[in-house]
Amino acid sequence: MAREDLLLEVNGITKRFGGIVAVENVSFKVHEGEVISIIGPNGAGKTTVFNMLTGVYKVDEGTIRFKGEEIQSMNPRDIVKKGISRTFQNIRLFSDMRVIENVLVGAHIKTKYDFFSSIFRTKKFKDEEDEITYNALKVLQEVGLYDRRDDYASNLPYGDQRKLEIARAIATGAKLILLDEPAAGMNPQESHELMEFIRLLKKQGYTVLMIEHDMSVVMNISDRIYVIDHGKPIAEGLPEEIAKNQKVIDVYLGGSNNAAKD
Ligand SMILES: Nc1ncnc2c1ncn2[C@@H]1O[C@H](COP(=O)(O)OP(=O)(O)OP(=O)(O)O)[C@@H](O)[C@H]1O
Repeated sequence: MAREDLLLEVNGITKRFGGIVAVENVSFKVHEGEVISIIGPNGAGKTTVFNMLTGVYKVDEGTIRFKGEEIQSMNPRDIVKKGISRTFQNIRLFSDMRVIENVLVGAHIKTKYDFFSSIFRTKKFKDEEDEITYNALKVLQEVGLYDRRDDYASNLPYGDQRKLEIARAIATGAKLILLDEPAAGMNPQESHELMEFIRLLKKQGYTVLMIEHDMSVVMNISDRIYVIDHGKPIAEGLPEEIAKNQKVIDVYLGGSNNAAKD
């Protein structure tokens, strides 16, 4: 029987690019409040999975259910509105905009006012804008960037820029946050702070699905881990199970996949 707190259920998704099968028959589940990691060597298909979850790529086969509803045919904007938001491998902030403005960009996906209201700045428009600004500031408070709200994004330290990206994802109202290599380019101190930050998100009720190469981050904060290699699922389990799984060790140690880098 399905657990009531099942948030995301991915069933047998496959994606082909011409002759390349980037992802083949991958299935996994995410429950509310979990931190789940997807790992695998370079080119394993992890980002392709994220692109299918967020509607950037259409699945060739399989289903993706979010809160019980099939979303694999929806467009990216509707998927964000349903409650799934993401960050990217390379930070994608508006660097010449202020911190608060970057968060507002995420928050605006929720606006309900029409074109007329925005042109004539009706009361409905102003009320909604006030509410959005209030919520954006609340998100900045949640992630610890409130005091830097008026700084330009480019002036933030690297770790805070990652946080700001996550803040923008949260400001959409999403409860499932997909993080694509959040620790990429971080030094050990920044990675440590990131782990604390992800634990904080979990405490605040967010669910996190993460692609990550930094094994100390993965092993320290994941509730469960899924491993894929050459597009196929090869293992799943608790961090301590994955750490001693022979198939996983072989893929990371022996592969022709540039795995040493990971
Ligand atoms: N748009 C695309 N067109 C053609 N091939 C693609 C496309 N996107 C991904 N691929 C291929 O699909 C495979 C999986 O790529 P993907 O980027 O999902 O791997 P990854 O696990 O995220 O890798 P990394 O850890 O290096 O980011 C690779 O062989 C890649 O070249």
